[in-house]
Amino acid sequence: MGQPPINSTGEARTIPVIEARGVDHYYEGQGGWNHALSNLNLTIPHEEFLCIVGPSGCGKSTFLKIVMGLLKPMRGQVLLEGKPIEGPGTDRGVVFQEPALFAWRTVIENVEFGLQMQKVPKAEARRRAQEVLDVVGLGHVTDLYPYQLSGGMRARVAVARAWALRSANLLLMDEPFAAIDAINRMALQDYLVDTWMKDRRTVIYITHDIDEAVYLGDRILLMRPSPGRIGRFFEVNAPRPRDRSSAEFAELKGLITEEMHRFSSENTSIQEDAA
Ligand SMILES: Nc1ncnc2c1ncn2[C@@H]1O[C@H](COP(=O)(O)OP(=O)(O)OP(=O)(O)O)[C@@H](O)[C@H]1O
Repeated sequence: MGQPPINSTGEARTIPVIEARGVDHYYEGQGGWNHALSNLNLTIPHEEFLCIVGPSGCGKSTFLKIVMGLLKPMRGQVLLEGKPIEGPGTDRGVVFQEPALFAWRTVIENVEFGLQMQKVPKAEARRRAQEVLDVVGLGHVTDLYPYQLSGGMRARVAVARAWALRSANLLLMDEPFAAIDAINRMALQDYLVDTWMKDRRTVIYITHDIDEAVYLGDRILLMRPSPGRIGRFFEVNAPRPRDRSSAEFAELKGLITEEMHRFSSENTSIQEDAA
């Protein structure tokens, strides 16, 4: 066991980054209320890379929107570093499937944007942006515009932009590489692992790809649908970078896939699983 993470003032960080307590959320639809999240209880410690997987519609994005501060749950609450989430903030970095880059800004200017918003001095912002772009392998294309990049390169710029924000101790990623072909996606996952190893932050990463979850996560939350709720947690203890061809990797992948199929096909009886 390592030492507990230490914050900038030298104190042990005992308050979790995220603590969700009894979170329920419903959406109003044509046929009545849709129970998107039911009694979600979840604690995410500092520096954890948590992947969330689960059948379509099990509430993954709803949970992430609550953590982003875009949605208020109807019941329960989510605490960020011990405080209720009141709205979006620069303490959270966000990466979506469609990287929303500014077309009129170069790669490095895109990465600098958030830093400029935070009034980081120009030279410092440039240095920081260059440093993160180097880690994601884009240090040589800093002056290109988004239209000159491949989809995979744009995804890397989006990751770099979120990572460059030092104020963001928590990174929220909703299928950031889903639109990328399998080979390039693996390369992107390696860049993400390198970035995370260099500068460990807490990450909540939503994916449909179980291989990706096992490759990236410290812990995997498999959610259950109808209503969306905690299904089962899986710990991934293998050191990084992980060997996708190992027996352990295949075994865990198989186990999660099997469980996910079971959850997808089961009836919709409400059964709360303990975390
Ligand atoms: N704005 C909305 N209005 C009405 N219903 C919604 C809204 N957003 C989500 N839902 C419904 O809530 C449930 C959970 O949706 P959510 O997007 O959180 O699931 P998900 O697990 O992220 O799904 P996917 O894997 O398909 O992205 C689904 O049944 C969805 O149809």
